Amino acid sequence: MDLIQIRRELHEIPEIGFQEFKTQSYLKDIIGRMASERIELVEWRTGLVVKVSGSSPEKTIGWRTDIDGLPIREETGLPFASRHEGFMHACGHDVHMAIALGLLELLVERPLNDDAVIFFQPAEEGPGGAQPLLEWLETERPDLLPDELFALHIAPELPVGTVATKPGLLFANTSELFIDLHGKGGHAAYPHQTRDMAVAAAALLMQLQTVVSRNVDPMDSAVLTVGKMSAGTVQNIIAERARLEGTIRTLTPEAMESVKKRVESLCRSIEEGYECQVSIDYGANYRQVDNEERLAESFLSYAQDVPDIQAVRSKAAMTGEDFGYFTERLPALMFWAGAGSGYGLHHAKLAPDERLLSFMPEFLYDYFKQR
Ligand SMILES: CC(=O)N[C@@H](CCC[C@H](N)C(=O)O)C(=O)O
Repeated sequence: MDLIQIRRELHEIPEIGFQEFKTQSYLKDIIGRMASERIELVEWRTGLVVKVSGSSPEKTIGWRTDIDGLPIREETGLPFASRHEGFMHACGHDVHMAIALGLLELLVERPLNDDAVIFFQPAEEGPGGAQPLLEWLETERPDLLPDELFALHIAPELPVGTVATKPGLLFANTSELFIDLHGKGGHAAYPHQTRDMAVAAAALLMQLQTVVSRNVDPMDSAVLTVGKMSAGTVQNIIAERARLEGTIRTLTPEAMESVKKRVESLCRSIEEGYECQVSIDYGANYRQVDNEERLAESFLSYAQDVPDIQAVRSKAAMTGEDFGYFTERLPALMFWAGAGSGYGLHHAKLAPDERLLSFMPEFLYDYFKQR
């Protein structure tokens, strides 16, 4: 299989969470070409679960890839840039899928003793596919639940050949944050007869900046980012509505609860001070990614002996991943895989180094084989 071509074809058709129809059909087509009695292919919503029977199984080893793209307008200028205007694989899930397909092909050609299962999971960027997938597995197909589960995420800031992870907390708890403000709009020339939601939203945005700096223990850590702000309709009408869209990141579930309480209290004070209604929607919430100690240590010690691989003990990051639902439920491990790019995750010019595809499936296969 030409994984570079596959990655590029997937790159051209990014789709957001639970809309991955073309992606699912593309993946089914590629997997269909691996025709083997060992494969069981199951559709789950817009994702797929593929089981490969081992030769004398004692356990099931799992691999998970995410499959969704982001609502970002691509600016790479690459010949295989997104054909879906306004959407892009800007988080590397195209690379993740190509690696998973490469691994699957190896598992089919050279079966392990153990069974293997690969999850092509939708909606990692939102609203979250891992939690409903787990619920479905537990209720409908417990036989497809692995005994241990692995996943990677590309790391553009690390050189190709680097694998980086740590025992315990790797990624943060996350909560999306959508705040809607509603007041009395009106003519731009009569502000005294209105309640301006552009001004109220601006005040709230500034007050939100104090949550991390003034309310979170300095020895702990958190992030509150508002990535999008919108208000009003035209230049000479005072805005009746405004909206802030953001995300909260914390290192513990308790810190998440206390940040949310503070956000709610600031919103109430805006309601009172600006005589308006403010509503909060927390959207998707992800559990922290907590790597199982034993898996993390065994992975790092295995990787450090593999030629051309640099195994690095990484720090925790404020990124989020719904893989955290898996780490909460099963012994599981996520690691960063260097993909050296001048632009980071979620950037319109992200261009991961495709050399990663030339060795990662084999590296994973060899790792699985000795487990
Ligand atoms: C690896 C990565 O970049 N993950 C995303 C997950 C997004 C979760 C959710 N939509 C949110 O914004 O809270 C990230 O932004 O860290």
